[in-house]
Amino acid sequence: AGSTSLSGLLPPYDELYYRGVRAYFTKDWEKAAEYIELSISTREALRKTRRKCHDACSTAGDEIVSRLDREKGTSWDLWALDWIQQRAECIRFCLGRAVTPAGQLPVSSDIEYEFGTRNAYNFLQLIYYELSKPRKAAAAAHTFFMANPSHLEMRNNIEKYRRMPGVTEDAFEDRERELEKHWEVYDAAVTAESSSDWALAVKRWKECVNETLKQTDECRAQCVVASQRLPEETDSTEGAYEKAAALSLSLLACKQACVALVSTRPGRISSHEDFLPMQLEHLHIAQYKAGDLKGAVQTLRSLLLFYPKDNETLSNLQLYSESLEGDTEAQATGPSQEISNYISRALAEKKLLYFGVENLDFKFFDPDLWTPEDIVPESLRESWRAEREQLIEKLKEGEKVLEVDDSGFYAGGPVPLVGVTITMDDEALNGTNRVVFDGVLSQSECDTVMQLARIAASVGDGYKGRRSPHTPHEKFEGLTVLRAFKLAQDGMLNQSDAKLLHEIGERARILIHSYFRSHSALYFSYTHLVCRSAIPGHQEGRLDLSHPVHVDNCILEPETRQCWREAPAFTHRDLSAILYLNDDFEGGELFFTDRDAKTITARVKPSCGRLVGFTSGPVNPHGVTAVTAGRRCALALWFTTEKHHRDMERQEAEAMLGIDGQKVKEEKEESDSNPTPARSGRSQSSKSRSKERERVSSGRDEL
Ligand SMILES: O=C(O)CCC(=O)C(=O)O
Ligand SMILES: [Fe+3]
Repeated sequence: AGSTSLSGLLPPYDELYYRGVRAYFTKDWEKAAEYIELSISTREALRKTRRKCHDACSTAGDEIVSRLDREKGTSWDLWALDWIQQRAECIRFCLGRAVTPAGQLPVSSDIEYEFGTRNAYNFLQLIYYELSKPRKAAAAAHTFFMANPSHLEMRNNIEKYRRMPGVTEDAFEDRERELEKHWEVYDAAVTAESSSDWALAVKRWKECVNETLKQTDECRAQCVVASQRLPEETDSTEGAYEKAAALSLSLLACKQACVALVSTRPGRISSHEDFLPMQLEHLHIAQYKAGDLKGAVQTLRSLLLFYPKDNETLSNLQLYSESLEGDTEAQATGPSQEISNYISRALAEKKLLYFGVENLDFKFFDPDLWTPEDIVPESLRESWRAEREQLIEKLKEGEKVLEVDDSGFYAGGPVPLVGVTITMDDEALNGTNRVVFDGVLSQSECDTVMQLARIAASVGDGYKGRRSPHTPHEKFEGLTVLRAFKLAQDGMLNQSDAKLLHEIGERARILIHSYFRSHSALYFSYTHLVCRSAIPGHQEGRLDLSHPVHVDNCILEPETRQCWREAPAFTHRDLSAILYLNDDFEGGELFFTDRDAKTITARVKPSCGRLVGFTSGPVNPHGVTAVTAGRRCALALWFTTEKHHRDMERQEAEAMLGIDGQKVKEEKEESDSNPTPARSGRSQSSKSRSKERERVSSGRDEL
């Protein structure tokens, strides 16, 4: 109700959202509540409509298929096209009655970010507080907190709402619960298990499996009805069949991606790997402990569909079967029908997708670890194997010239982010443990961060107007995440822009962690946004570098080819990454050299969204050529595997805004105080914050 426009059709929900946010900043609380609620309900209505149309059209055109069965040998290609047309017509008719054309368009990724992090509810809790509707404020605060559990300010707000008259425990409902129910059940299952209540654990794990399957279907249905983005490389010279294949592959890839989406908790970036088989693992143990051997056998048989040769599963099956002595019927229990349908569907989809990867240049990131080898075409496996062998060869070769990287990392792991491609690998970069990715940032993200750097520099930062520590011909400005957040708190920067600076660092960490196959956790050691600008009039006949050749974690002695792991080098840095933001300057190329610090082995030209990664040790000496015109900005990141060397400043920044960073922080003790909520003060510093607890705050300033 209330989510339709005058025509009775769903309007675009991003427009409604931004209208609400604008009203919020003019303190028009009534309007702000109305529009933000409207955008939430419209988005939900759109999702439901898509689901409904998916279901309504799931058999459209099927009579053609059955006719095809009867009339063999006819032009079945026409029948196939007819079938597609029937579905298309059904969906168009179904959607067209419910959604305006603009409402069907894919909305920007910005708005999806807002909803993904549940930021709408952060606005709402404050709005309802201002409107003296504490029960609604409590629900909004709780909903936000579920996806942002380390948001300390929201936790305080919740405590304050709890003490308000009229607010009872049932006010704290998770308004987005419907699509995340499997997490609730999951947590309940884990709890039952940890208190050894096996009967309950069985019940909960079964619910969890069913709920996960249900949410997966829900997610997949959206793929069929929402418009698919064509893979970017699809070029106009391709024929009709190739285009159709590209489209059908992206539809399948969208469905497969649901595995990762459903196994990612709200507010998180990484998914639980092997989510379904992992649940079955828990389930059979609970069944066994609860004495349901027949159930345990069935679960193991389901599990074997994922991992048919898993020794542990096979020996458990043996054990359970023996315990069921004589009960041949129970021993012969097959896998659950749902799981077996799930597996055959997944296998069929993966087969098509891998065919596309092998023959049609399609890019597909398989979300599953269990995918059997024989689904992957021999030629692909062959090229993976060759890569591995090459790597081993290289390592051996490297040994000869003493260029072996003993860092424990080795390049070539998967690239876990959609849209990111490897532009240069070890071979192209002529070295060991080096990589260049493209597509890490969109142009608008680069623009936002460039703008952030400009404003930060103009309001005066530690580096303002400073000459570069590396050359007198350039200016050098640096900005850390914490400083950006503080500037945002003081109203100098947009908070969402400062958050973006934080978020893209996390993106880089995920890529680097995965690609360099780090077996331990990877922590931020230091991150800053650095701009180097040519000082006009000081460029004539320059022979120096913007950044002299160096190694990041040791002191290079080119004469002896030694690298000393000692201060002032940052010896605990393990992996280095630089995420570039622009290319409108002259010079400023990153280059790698041999240990002599002279022989250039590879060059990288910065551009928006390009990420260079390499191990920080002696195999990777590098420098930057002079920036002779314009301004070159990049986010420089260093990572460490040693937890105690992690960047505490970044954590302070995260705590300050309640951003969910890496799960290493210890929650701070909080002191209680009198609950008299008011709108968030703008200039709270993180230190005064712990004393200033009496306010209900949004932790945000602007969109
Ligand atoms: O900005 C770059 O491309 C490299 C910077 C660098 O190597 C460093 O800061 O250690
Ligand atoms: Fe460096």
